[in-house]
Amino acid sequence: MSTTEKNKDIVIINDNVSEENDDYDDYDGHIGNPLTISDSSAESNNGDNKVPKLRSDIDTNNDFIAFSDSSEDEKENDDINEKESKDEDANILNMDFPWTINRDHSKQKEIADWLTLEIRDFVSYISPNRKEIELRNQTIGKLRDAVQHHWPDANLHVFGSYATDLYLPGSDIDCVVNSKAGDKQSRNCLYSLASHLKKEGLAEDIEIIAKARVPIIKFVEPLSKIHVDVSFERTNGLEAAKLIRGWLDSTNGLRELVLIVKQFLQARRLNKVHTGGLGGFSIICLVYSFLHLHPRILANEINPIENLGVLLIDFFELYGKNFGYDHVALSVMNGKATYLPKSNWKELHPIKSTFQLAIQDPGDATNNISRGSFNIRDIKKAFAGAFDLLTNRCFELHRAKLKDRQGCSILGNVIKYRGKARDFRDERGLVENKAIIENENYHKRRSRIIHGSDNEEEEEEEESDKEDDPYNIEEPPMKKLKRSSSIKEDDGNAKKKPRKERNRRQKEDQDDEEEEDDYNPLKR
Ligand SMILES: Nc1ncnc2c1ncn2[C@@H]1O[C@H](COP(=O)(O)OP(=O)(O)OP(=O)(O)O)[C@@H](O)[C@H]1O
Ligand SMILES: [Mg+2]
Repeated sequence: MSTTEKNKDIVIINDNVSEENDDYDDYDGHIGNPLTISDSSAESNNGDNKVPKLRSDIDTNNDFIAFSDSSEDEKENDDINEKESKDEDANILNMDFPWTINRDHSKQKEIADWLTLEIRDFVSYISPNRKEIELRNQTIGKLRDAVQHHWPDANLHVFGSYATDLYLPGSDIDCVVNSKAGDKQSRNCLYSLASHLKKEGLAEDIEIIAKARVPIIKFVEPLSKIHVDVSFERTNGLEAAKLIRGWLDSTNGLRELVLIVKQFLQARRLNKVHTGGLGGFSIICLVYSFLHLHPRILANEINPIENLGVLLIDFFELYGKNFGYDHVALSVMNGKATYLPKSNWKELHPIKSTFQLAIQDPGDATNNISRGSFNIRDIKKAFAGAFDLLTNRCFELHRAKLKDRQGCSILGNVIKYRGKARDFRDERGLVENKAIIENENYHKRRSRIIHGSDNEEEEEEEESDKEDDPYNIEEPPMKKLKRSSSIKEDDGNAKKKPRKERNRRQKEDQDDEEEEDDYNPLKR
């Protein structure tokens, strides 16, 4: 990798590497380097009960990828918390499984139910509260304003985990700048926007990755300390965000298991694509396909939300022990999850390594979204280790006396959370996520443009929309057709929407009727 320092605060990365270089991850812009993973064994808790608070017989298994000592994301979490801790006394946690605080499930008869309840506790523990959602909304509002001031024909949209509600406290915000002219992807434009954001005090630690397949700028927004990635002139992430929200609505348990797997991989530093890890998008597709192909869910024998514990163990067993990475790919096209023989996926060949995870991009059948995850060996090992740890822990607790179970954690054997203490307040139902609203508005407009309007009045409205609408990106008719047919949300296996989700969506629909325009914090 060649890194050229152009300016004290803005770093241009990969400046003289060929665009054809296959080692670039589409959405990460870095050249991958094999990861050196700490092999330290899973951490022990200090309890000296007969049933250890957090220990397993296979702690010393060197094949298992244990918790990493220092994860980048934990540092990111700490950064995010730094500002708040100046104002109020930061209550930094001194335990690894804080979702068990004041919650004891040791009396559950079925050990699997205990694990299910812990998973739900974990999810409510790491879900965002009002303040966090507002901070993210304000951050994207300020960035959008800055982009529009800099380029009046351009706008900034949000996709990725903030636009799908699948973010962990330290997750980045993925944005894309689209313009009427469609010309903002040049190296000069990237540099010009980065300088502008820096001048406006909206970006620090800036990296410009101009020569990747997907050129991006990466920076930290100084006030919120949130990491932001900005890509240019693309709509596929905006399509994917809508698709994933549809999946979340129709697939019980998807959000819970995705967040658990994300946190699991993050704690082992196996979540960054530029170091061969599994990115958020691949995790979502993996879990979606797992839930839709699970025999007991297909047979309607179990309700996923009531059986998260069993499902998590099954997930680790499938992708840690049984999955045929050599020959099988995953497809989630048109919402239908299938196992696809790699030999039938024309575009996958020639594939560099047969032992590689291959997941067909639901928005582009030729794209393998997990192409960059070259460290699949360690990911598989980590999943297999987690299966062993969880099942051993379940047996151990099953045999234990009730008094010895108290204060124990099952999930804590494989997941940890470090950072500032949180409050179990999932306030997504109380505060609008502006990225979701803006993305829904974007799609409404797109669908009016693609499918035409019902009446003349709407057509007139649409014409005037087009004039002011920086999202109005002309595409050849075939491409439009392909997109609308490839992004279908329902596969007939749809499960009932969780109640909370239904309420949230209803509220957003109401708001949307009131406000057809894009979110613009200045107008509010
Ligand atoms: N390999 C890829 N090919 C095509 N699109 C991708 C790829 N990787 C990411 N994307 C797009 O970028 C979006 C964000 O991806 P990312 O992997 O950062 O997931 P995320 O949900 O934002 O997770 P995280 O919270 O960990 O950042 C995806 O929803 C998808 O639209
Ligand atoms: Mg992201």
